[in-house]
Amino acid sequence: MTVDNGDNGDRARALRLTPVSRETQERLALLVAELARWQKAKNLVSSATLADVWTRHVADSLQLFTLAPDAKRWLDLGSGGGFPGLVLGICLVETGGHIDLVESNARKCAFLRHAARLTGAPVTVHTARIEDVIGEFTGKVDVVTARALAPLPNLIGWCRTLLRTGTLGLFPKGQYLDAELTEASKYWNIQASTVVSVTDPAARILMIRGAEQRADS
Ligand SMILES: C[S@@+](CC[C@H](N)C(=O)[O-])C[C@H]1O[C@@H](n2cnc3c(N)ncnc32)[C@H](O)[C@@H]1O
Repeated sequence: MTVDNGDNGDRARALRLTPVSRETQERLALLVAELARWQKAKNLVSSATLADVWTRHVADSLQLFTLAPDAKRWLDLGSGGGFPGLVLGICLVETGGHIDLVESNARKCAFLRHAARLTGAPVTVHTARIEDVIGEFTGKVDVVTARALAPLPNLIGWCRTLLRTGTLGLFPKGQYLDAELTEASKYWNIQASTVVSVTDPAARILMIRGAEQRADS
């Protein structure tokens, strides 16, 4: 299984930032090639980001796996074109884990299922709205992720039962994280830490280990 994506150094840069095995690289290359093929008709990610898809999307997703490498049961919300969910699924091939992806857009779900089959990633795709299915995952996932989905107060609202019952939240966030944390803290007591993104020094990943609704909110 060898795929030459003919990229411009972006792939090498991404793999320096977030090294993975040769087999995982090859599965990721399959995903990138398929994304480029489907993008023309289905507009899965912003076309402006395709030139550096390996750093902007692949490495950005891989770094989440390095924060919880032993976790086996993952859930990604609002998976879109597969970031981070499909990339995490590809990592889980080697560790024997599984990831559920929740995405309301049927066209994107068709791509997610196709790419999961092609790469052999242990992925289940749910064509659904998060608020309708999130309750099914209580006690069943070690980590929940969501990238570019919603402001923090909404994310915590959706994930509150998971975050109260031991699931780790990993949420990549941009320059407005501090303002989002201030706003969310009006309603939630949050146990959280941050790590700087390896792909963008201005971005951080918020790691939430617990969140309880404030009595005065
Ligand atoms: C901006 S995109 C981000 C996609 C991907 N996570 C990424 O970072 O590239 C947000 C995605 O979340 C999905 N979405 C938004 N609200 C949702 C909801 N309530 N339930 C399920 N999917 C939702 C949208 O269809 C869209 O594909």
